[in-house]
Amino acid sequence: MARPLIQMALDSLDFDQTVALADQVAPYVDIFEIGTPCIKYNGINLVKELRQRFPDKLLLVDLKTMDAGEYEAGAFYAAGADICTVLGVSGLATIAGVIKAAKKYGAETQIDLINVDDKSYCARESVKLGAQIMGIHTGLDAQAAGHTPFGDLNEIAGLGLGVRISVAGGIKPATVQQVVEAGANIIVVGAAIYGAPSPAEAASEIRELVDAAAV
Ligand SMILES: O=C(CO)[C@H](O)[C@H](O)COP(=O)(O)O
Repeated sequence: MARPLIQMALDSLDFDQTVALADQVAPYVDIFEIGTPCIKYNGINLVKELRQRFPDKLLLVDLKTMDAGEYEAGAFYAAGADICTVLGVSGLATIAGVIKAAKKYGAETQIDLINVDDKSYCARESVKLGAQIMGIHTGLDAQAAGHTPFGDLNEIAGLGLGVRISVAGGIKPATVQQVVEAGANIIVVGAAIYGAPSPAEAASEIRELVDAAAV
């Protein structure tokens, strides 16, 4: 099995804390995600800062674009994003716009399937348009209501679409093996790392668990 990537969700609003957290966990993760509240609060300068500090990491900007796909995402790809997210619920025209912007910069597009009713249809159509990553995502509010991403992950992995699958939504050490075995290629972790007493130690533990589960 190819080594799954670990994505650190940087969900603080504070610019300096975000950079400091990225520094702490950098040895253990593959992708830095600038979370949606964080990018709304800090804007494109944070993309430029992380791009300059971490030239070897993948940088995902969690725009969750809902409209004006090409126009909105284009600026973030230009600033150094490797991946931008677009909401599946935005519709195929907006998704196509983000994919067009990504192609211009040799970058990638992730479809966030959060709150999409027919996830299989959305995933299939997005792949036809050229999306490279399907994002299975139980958001923070849905997590608080007791939901998990595992059922959706099994559904999308079962389609055999030939694209990478990212899973987010309260992933923690106890659930890493389950999501890797279910077919996730990108494991997104936020609170289980940034909420730990030592984020570096927590990230190191997740790295070990992901690598062990992928053998
Ligand atoms: O995109 C997000 C919220 O919309 C989060 O970044 C994602 O859910 C990962 O964080 P956590 O591991 O804390 O769930």
